[in-house]
Amino acid sequence: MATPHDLDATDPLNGFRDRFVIDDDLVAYLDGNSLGRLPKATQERLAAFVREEWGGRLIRGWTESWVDLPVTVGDELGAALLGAAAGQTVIADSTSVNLYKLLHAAAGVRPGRDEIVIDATNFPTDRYLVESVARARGMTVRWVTPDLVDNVTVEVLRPALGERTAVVLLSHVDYRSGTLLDLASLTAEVHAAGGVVIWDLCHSAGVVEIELDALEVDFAVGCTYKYVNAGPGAPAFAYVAERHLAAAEQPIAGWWSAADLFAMSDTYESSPTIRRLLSGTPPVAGILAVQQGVRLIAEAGVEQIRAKSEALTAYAIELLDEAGLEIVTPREPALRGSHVTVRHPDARRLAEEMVERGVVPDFREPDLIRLGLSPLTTSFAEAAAGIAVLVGLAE
Ligand SMILES: Cc1ncc(COP(=O)(O)O)c(C=O)c1O
Ligand SMILES: Nc1c(O)cccc1C(=O)C[C@H](N)C(=O)O
Repeated sequence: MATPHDLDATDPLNGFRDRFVIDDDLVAYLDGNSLGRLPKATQERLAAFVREEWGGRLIRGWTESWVDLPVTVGDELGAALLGAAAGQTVIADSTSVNLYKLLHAAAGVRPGRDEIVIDATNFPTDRYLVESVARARGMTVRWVTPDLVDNVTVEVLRPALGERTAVVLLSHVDYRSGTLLDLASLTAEVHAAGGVVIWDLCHSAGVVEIELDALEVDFAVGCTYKYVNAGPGAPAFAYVAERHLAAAEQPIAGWWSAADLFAMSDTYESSPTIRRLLSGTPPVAGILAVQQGVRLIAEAGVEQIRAKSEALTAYAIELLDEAGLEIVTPREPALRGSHVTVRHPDARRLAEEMVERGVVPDFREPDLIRLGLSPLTTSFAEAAAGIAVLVGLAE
C-alpha cells in the first residue's frame, strides 16, 4: 500500500490545500461534508467588501453591483458545478426555503396530479417540507422505503410512480450512507411517468460531476457551505430548467421576484427570468463567499475533484477494512459521494473521543460516524491520521 505521503506527493490537487485556512491544532478535520474550510481568498474578498463596498459605497452598492449578484453568481455556479446554461440558477435563501419554493413550483407545473414521492431515507428537512407542502396543497405523500446503503434505484422507485405522480424529490448523495444515486436513470424514470423531479444536490455540488441541462433535470437545490466552502449559513442555490420558468410560480413572491424591482408598483407582476425565484433582499457577503468557493472549484475542475474524491474514499475504505470496522458506504466508487460512513454500536462515544484527540468527524443517530473527505482540503496524510485515531479508539 502506498504511504499517504506518496499519495499526497502525486496528487495534482495537493497545492489547493494551501489556499485554505488550516488549523494546525487539529490532527484531522473530517467534516468538510458538513461545513467546508475557509478559503484564504474569501477572507480577503470579504474584508475588501466590508471596507470598500459596504463602508465606501453604502446604498450605492446595490445599483452599482450587488443587485445582480444572485443571478451572476448563480450563473457562475451553474456553469462550473451543475452543467447549467445561464439564466436558470440563483443564489438565495437556505436549501430548506428553496425546497419549499420549488416543491410548490413543481407541483404547479403538473396540475391535476396529486402525489409527491419521496424516500424515507431522505434528509429530515426534505421529508418535513414534502409533508408540509402536500398538506398545504391537499396532495398525498407517497413514501418509498429503500435500504439505506442501496438506496433509491429505478427498481425501488418505479412501483411508487404513476398517473398521480406530480413531483419526486430525491437527494443525489444520501447524507448518512454516502450512496450516490443514478441521477440520469431516475430522472428519466420520473419523466416516463409524466412527473417532474427535484434533486437535492447538497452532498454532491462541487464534488460530483453534474449535468442538469443534458439530463433534462427539472428543478434542483443545494447548499454552498459543504464542498463549495462558502461558510456557515451561506446562501443556497436553486435551479429551474428554462422550459419550466414561465410556469414556475413560487409562494414567497416578494418584491425581489417582481418584474421591475425598483418600480414598486401597486400590482405584482413576476419577473420572467430566474429572478422570479427570489423573495427579499439577498445576503451580499454570503453570495460573495459563494463566488470565491465556486471560483476555486472552477480552477481545480470538478473532474479532477471527483477523481481525488474517489481516491480518498477508496483509501479510507481500505484503512477501515484493514481494521475490521463496518462500513455502510458502497464500495463501488461510482456509487458513492465523498464521505465514508462507519457503523459502530459505540459511535457516539467514539466520535466524542475523536474530537478530544483533535479529529473532527460527525456523528449521526443512532450509530453512524461520517468521515467527510473534501478533495480540495483533505490530504491523504490527514485522512490517514484521523482514521488511525478512530481505529485506535475502536480497538
Ligand atoms: C440533503 C440535505 N438537504 C438539506 C440540508 C439542509 O438545508 P439547510 O441549509 O436549509 O439547513 C442538508 C444539510 O444540512 C442536507 O444534507
Ligand atoms: N446544516 C447544518 C447545520 O446548520 C448545523 C450542523 C450541521 C449541518 C449540516 O450540514 C448537516 C448536514 N447537512 C448533514 O448531512 O447531516
